[in-house]
Amino acid sequence: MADYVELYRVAKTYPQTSGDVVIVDNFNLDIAEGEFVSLIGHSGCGKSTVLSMIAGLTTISRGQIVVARREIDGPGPDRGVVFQSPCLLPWLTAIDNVLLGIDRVFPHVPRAERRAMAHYYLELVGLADSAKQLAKELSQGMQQRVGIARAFALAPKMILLDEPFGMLDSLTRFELQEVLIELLAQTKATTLMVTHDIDEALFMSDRVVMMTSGPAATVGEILHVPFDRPRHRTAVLAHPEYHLLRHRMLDFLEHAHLVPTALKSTIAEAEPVPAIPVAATAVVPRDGMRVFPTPEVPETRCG
Ligand SMILES: Nc1ncnc2c1ncn2[C@@H]1O[C@H](COP(=O)(O)OP(=O)(O)OP(=O)(O)O)[C@@H](O)[C@H]1O
Repeated sequence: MADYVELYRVAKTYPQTSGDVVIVDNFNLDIAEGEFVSLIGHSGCGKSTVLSMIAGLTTISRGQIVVARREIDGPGPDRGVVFQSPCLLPWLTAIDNVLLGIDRVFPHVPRAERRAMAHYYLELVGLADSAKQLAKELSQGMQQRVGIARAFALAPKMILLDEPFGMLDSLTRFELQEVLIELLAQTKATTLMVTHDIDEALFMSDRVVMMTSGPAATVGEILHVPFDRPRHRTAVLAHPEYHLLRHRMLDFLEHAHLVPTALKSTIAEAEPVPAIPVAATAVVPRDGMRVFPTPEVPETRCG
């Protein structure tokens, strides 16, 4: 399958009084169309920074990020983002929170149709009966369902998930993982998820990208997850390779901080990555895909 996202020697530095701090460096990664990739690594290594750069919410310092054959120059409705905290407007209902994005991206669609779209996505995440409840009255899990509905309602080709279930209890987390898998099976959206949870990464992903620890964090190792889809939790847990993969990830994370900077550049230099050819003209949309103008989104993040 064709690559949907390409990161070529991406770096992020932040200026400090003592000089630039290199957070991420020489970060190379391709994500195929429809693929689910998880990003895992120690706290503070730069996972959210990578996700935020692909979302276009954080500028890159060096390198190139290409999405759907076009170099990105900011956020857009083609990339939906779900943060750990959904940041809903508490005084609005669930449906009005979902409508906020829909109204902005599809202003030409009749109001009744926009409402029907919002309701449809709330139904998909299991909140049809709570559509008219105020966001502040919803549980944390329900709020996150609204956040997921809000992201999918814009029909993005890519979903970026930044620890989407990090604030939830295990049962709600399992439920929402299933909801997400179902939505992705329907929409075929390409997905990048930042997580700290090894089991979540193995259950949901096609590949797991393990990052080295910072500063100058990069891709350390990539694990291919061989389980068939649709996946069932019990079958995945019973798979003969499950514990081997889990052990491999634990082993990597245990030693991630030991990867010295000199070795990191060796990892990055070992396989030279060819520069990404970017489409010179506008990309022709895939069959049936509607093209909408990119709305302006402020450079901010929450969660
Ligand atoms: N605006 C900023 N200015 C300076 N440093 C920043 C800024 N944003 C993030 N950082 C630093 O970049 C590093 C990586 O942060 P990031 O949030 O990407 O890590 P992470 O791996 O997602 O962490 P966690 O797993 O704890 O969420 C951290 O050391 C953080 O302090």
